[in-house]
Amino acid sequence: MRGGQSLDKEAVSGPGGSSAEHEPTCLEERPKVTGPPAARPQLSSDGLRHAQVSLCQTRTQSPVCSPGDANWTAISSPDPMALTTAGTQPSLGEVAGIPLPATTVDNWHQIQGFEAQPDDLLICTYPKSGTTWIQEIVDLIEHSGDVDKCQRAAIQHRHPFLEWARPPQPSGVEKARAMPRPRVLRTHFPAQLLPPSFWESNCKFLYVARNAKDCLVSYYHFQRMNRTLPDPGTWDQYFETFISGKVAWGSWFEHVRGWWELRDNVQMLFLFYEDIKRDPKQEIQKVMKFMEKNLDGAVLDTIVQETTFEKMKANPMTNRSTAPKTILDQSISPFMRKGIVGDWKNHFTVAQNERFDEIYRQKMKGTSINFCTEL
Ligand SMILES: Nc1ncnc2c1ncn2[C@@H]1O[C@H](COP(=O)(O)OS(=O)(=O)O)[C@@H](OP(=O)(O)O)[C@H]1O
Repeated sequence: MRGGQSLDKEAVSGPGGSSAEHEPTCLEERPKVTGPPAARPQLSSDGLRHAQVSLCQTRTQSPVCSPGDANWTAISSPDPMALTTAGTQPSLGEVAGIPLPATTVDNWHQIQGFEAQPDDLLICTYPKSGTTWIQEIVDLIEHSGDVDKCQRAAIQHRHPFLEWARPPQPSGVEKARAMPRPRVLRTHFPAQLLPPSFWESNCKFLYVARNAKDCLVSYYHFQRMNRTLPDPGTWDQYFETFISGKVAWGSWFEHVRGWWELRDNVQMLFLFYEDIKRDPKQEIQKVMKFMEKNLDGAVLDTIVQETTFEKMKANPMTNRSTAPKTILDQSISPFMRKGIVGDWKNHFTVAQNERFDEIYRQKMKGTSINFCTEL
């Protein structure tokens, strides 16, 4: 608890209530070319003609930089450690108004030109929503519960991260291209920034959403320990940064709304972190069905057991302990931090909670999505 009165279970109820019912929204008829009709017009097929791509510094640096500036050179450095070893703050760039890691912006042409294949499965999440968790679940399903096969590599290397670009390492796009099909890929992009080939190829999307308050808390601690993202500042400062959407991958509200509103127009399974926490077996069964995998009850039980928070926290292939300290400093905050629903109550003041609820009501007005913020 910081900066004021803490919140207890009785005193506060979060926006939305139970996640048990997720009412469908009224959607227009499915268009011939599958894709996000509301989102696509913003970007052309090369993703750039209408998109404004720019780099800007955050926090400790001067407010703006451009490809010609010294900071741009630093961002494009072939040494991925250069940013931290030089003591320079990592920066965010921007595409179509969405803040993104500068290295992603730098690689925008390659990312937008990515050729999705019809049998690709794309895991889509806002940061800190359970990406690693669903990746492990998907990997175990794909490998029919074979735990040893899922030890083949650290989780961040098993499913290429589309927007990853840290030369001289291969980019996410290059890793995906080199991967045998069918591929499982992942992204944090909001729907409108996805390479167009995903819509054109009618790929499968597995979206996991987590309630905004716990996302904020998790993201705050992640930015404290992740040396590739800007320093979050104090809790109070970060609270403002998050609600104004000035974090990498942009506004939680727009991200979740954008993907939610598409869910009936494309092949999408939309899951909630809180539902997986409450009834992992049921949610894993949904993923199995979506992946068209028919596994028996014993395998399903194995997958449930192998993907508990405790198991994944102890597993070096899922707990990010293989990432160098210069990237993720887990002595500041572990990657597998708490893995619970409702930790926001240990962070939000009463005033922050009231303000957040009001902002939530405004920004999520008209959407049918329901989140649960405590179990
Ligand atoms: N198995 C399992 N059960 C419950 N919770 C889990 C699990 N695995 C990861 N987590 C929690 O998910 C949070 C990290 O989210 P992401 O994996 O999306 O992070 S990232 O965006 O890929 O960096 C982070 O949440 P917090 O603990 O609240 O910070 C992780 O602890």
